[in-house]
Amino acid sequence: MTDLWQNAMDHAVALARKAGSVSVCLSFCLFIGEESVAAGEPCVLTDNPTWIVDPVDGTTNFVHGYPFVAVSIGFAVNRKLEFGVVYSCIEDKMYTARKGQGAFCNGQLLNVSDQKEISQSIIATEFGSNRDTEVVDKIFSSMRKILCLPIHGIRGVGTAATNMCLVASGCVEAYYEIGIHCWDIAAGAIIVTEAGGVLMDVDGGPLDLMSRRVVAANNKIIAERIVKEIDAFTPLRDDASTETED
Ligand SMILES: O=P(O)(O)O[C@H]1[C@H](O)[C@@H](O)[C@H](O)[C@@H](O)[C@@H]1O
Ligand SMILES: [Mg+2]
Repeated sequence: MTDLWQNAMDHAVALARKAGSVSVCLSFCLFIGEESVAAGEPCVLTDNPTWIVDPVDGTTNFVHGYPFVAVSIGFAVNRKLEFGVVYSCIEDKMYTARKGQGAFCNGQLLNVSDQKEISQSIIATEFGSNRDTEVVDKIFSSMRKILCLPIHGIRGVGTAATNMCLVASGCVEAYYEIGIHCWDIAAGAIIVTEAGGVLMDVDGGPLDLMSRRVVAANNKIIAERIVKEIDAFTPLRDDASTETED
């Protein structure tokens, strides 16, 4: 019998290696990756061309055999995303977006939902991995307030990258989370905007890739409505220990 998980892992490894080898060819490129940062490499976004990579987004899912796992590869120049690729391995869905050229899933053009009524919307979010009771209370409080607006429902597939692709596909109106990292959302961010969606911080300001807070939505009306209900908190920034002057 085919080993589904081995296939998924082989895909993830092949994609990550490919990104790595291109990065080596283009030696001026910098690299931010979940594993490299865990190994002590810097996590700093400069104006230099930079790969922002999560080889396995949905690690807990992967460990438990919960079938949503993605490879997430973003590429930024001058701190702006140029392209993003999210491969949802088990679903065999390849999401791609190049700045100014639209977003696609397996070659099909993506468009966000045109829903403007929060009461008719599905919102994606996650419980996250922080088990600090104050943080958990804020997460539950935000979910409770959003659910009781009311909305149609709350969903979450356990990977930020895939949740963002679901916004881009029009399956959910919005996704928000506090506590994610830049490698979880970089590729998904450009996929959402190229599908016609919007990005912002959980306080309604501009998205800051390093702040570990994100709202991705089909439009500003839905995004701003959610923002009003979120009990925001401020995790330690991704670039906290590596901030530079530029
Ligand atoms: O699976 P990873 O790469 O660790 O990222 C997930 C994170 O661990 C979870 O806490 C979040 O809720 C997910 O949205 C991330 O995708
Ligand atoms: Mg991740």
